[in-house]
Amino acid sequence: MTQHATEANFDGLVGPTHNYAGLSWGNVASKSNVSAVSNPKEAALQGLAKMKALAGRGFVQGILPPHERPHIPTLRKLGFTGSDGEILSQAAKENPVILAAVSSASCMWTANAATVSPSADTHDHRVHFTPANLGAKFHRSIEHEVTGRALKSMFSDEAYFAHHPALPSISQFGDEGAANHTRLCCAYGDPGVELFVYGQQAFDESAPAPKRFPARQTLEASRAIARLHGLSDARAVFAQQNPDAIDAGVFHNDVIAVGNGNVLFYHDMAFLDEAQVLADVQARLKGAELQAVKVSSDEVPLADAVSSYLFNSQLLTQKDGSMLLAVPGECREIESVSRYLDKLVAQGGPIKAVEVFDVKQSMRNGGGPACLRLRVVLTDDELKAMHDGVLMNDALYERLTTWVEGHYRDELSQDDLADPMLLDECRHALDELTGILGLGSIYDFQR
Ligand SMILES: N=C(N)NCCC[C@H](NC(=O)CCC(=O)O)C(=O)O
Repeated sequence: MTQHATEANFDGLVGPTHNYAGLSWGNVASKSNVSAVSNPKEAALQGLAKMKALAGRGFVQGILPPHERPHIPTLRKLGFTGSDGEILSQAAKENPVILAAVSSASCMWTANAATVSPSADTHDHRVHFTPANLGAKFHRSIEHEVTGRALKSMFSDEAYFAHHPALPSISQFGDEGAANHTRLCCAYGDPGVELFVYGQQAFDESAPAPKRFPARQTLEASRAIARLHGLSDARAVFAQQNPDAIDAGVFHNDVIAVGNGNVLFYHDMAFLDEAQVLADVQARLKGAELQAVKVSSDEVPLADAVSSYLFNSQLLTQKDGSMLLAVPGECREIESVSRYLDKLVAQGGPIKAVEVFDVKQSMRNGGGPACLRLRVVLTDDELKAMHDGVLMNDALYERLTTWVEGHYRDELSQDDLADPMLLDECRHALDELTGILGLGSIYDFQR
């Protein structure tokens, strides 16, 4: 029998080493802001303000903690030796890109943290989690272990939650998590349709693929996740992203499409075979008609979609059943997009309201509102069974704001990453954070 369920959003709390290192080839914003001076404090406060605003509107809002950075255990694995300070200075001298990679605060983009299948879809009726291996980028490939620990700590009851390790970290099984996975459904508690969007087939060299930029997600990875989560054919659809869009800077599907409930909001360049995607989803969406809200290239050119991050918006169901689109501020700075948003609300479709969020610090690294959150659909019992210390409310917001104000710098350059004081500051801050959130010892330096 269908149980009542809610969509909870878990935002990545921006870590104290947020910086611009130009690490993501294929992600236009990351490359164009390389070496800019970042403001970690402002970044974290922008993220917290978004979480507070959405919690205040009645959405279930949670937090995923930042990881330990710079990550000394990874530097040791790469042959750097000595004290932590010596390791940092050796790495800075020999290969500053490696130091930048192990210092990235990239786990803030929790849409890439994991793929999550709600219990209504899975064979054993538990919520299934698989942290993404993020093997396409070195700085992101070191996230999945701690992500897995955090998720296990938050969703620990095995009667309700099942955790899988990340897929093998090899390009053929490149997995970018929920950024390439959208769930469509009637009510959240009903069995839904999980749409896995991949960039490339790894084991078929003749299949279509992007030519300029890498496809980070493979069909082989998507299928493996569906098998692990026990999704039947009736619950899963696999579709290829348009390779031309990847070559234009759409490095994840969530930069060109977002779905919620029975609504799929997407650009006409999103899919290689759009008609097939819509037919496959509709065929599995029992009891609901798929509402396709398609944006044409004439109205919003692909380049504007990429620079505004129109589709990297959160599409949220409000209390009255209507939908809210939470967009980044850049959408109001680009004329075609701003005009389109006004039309979207005026035309009377399922999306009734637009709310703008300032997440500029994250946007400069290619992360919009939707990148910053991981969606977890939970029944009432599952919500009760999870660790509630990570759920946002006014008191936690105040506590975390004070914590950020007390521990974060307001300027960080690439040279600062070798500062041993930064490492100390981060460990000190994170040690306090696991206490605030009640998460236990999830970091290597605490073990
Ligand atoms: N679309 C989603 N869901 N997520 C966006 C991730 C942005 C991230 N940027 C970075 O990792 C840049 C880091 C730097 O260059 O310093 C990435 O490319 O993986």
